[in-house]
Amino acid sequence: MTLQLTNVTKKFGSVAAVDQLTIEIPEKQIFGFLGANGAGKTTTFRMILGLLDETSGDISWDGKPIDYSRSNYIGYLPEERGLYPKLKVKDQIVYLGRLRGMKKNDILSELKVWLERFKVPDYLDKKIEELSKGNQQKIQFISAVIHQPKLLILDEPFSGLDPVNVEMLKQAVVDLKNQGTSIVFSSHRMEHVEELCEHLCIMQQGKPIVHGALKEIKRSFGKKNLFIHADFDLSYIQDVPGVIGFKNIPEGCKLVIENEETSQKVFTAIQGKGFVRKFELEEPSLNDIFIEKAGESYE
Ligand SMILES: Nc1ncnc2c1ncn2[C@@H]1O[C@H](COP(=O)(O)OP(=O)(O)OP(=O)(O)O)[C@@H](O)[C@H]1O
Repeated sequence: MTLQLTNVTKKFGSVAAVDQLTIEIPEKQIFGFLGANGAGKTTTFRMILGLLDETSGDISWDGKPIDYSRSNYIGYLPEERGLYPKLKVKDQIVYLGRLRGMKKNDILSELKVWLERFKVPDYLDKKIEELSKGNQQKIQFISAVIHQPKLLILDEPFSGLDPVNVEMLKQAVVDLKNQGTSIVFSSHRMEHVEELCEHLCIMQQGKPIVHGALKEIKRSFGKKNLFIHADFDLSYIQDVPGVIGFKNIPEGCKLVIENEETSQKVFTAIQGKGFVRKFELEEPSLNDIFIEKAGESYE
């Protein structure tokens, strides 16, 4: 059940918020949407959810248009958090679960499992407004997943959370994936996407500038980073053919090299010159790839 967007464009007046976006979101995986403010992530989500009509293009799931009358198969965590402050947690979640066709008892037992898991088991009777921002976000997350959706769309799920809660939510996302949910999430943070996603899309001004499987994107990029920690001056390595970037760091240097073979040449060049503490070849980071493709730093 692949989610397919084909040449999807959304214009607000003359501005294309999303411009000819063609992506495939494979099932039972985590797909990451990256991009700066205003890149078009939320607009894309709203079109997938049927909250906005695309100006042109086509969105399908499992080869067919999405049937929004069967709202129980999609879950959505919006960027603007939207819980009712005066409602108790259980009333809020029961209300939303009922809208998705669940029975009250099933909702409550599922909710208890989630509250336990998120280490807030005594929140059932608390009003939303009594909770911290991070804990409200946990409740909002529960409201998006209580009905075990097949497709889960999370807009900035980790923003505003402390590191412990980020890890808790990440683990919940991974578990949902393992249980068979297809998950799409947006983030400003490259490292979240790098850690969680098999596939991703980096948007810039409505256009996808990098798109595909993370492993493949990194592999096909070619260039690698090489870190060397040594007790002697390494600046002469800049002249080794295939070295295209050189930066001194306190312990040694960081190189950008054209390909893996270059690391062999660098290795030969430093042999016998002194004590080497570290020689490490690394895949490029998503940020490296973004800088190259977009011509500017993202983070
Ligand atoms: N309802 C609207 N009317 C007019 N312009 C809009 C509307 N919604 C979004 N836009 C514009 O479309 C562009 C994309 O916005 P969008 O909210 O999709 O970006 P985003 O990637 O989600 O950004 P952020 O990370 O800040 O949430 C922006 O230039 C925004 O100003």
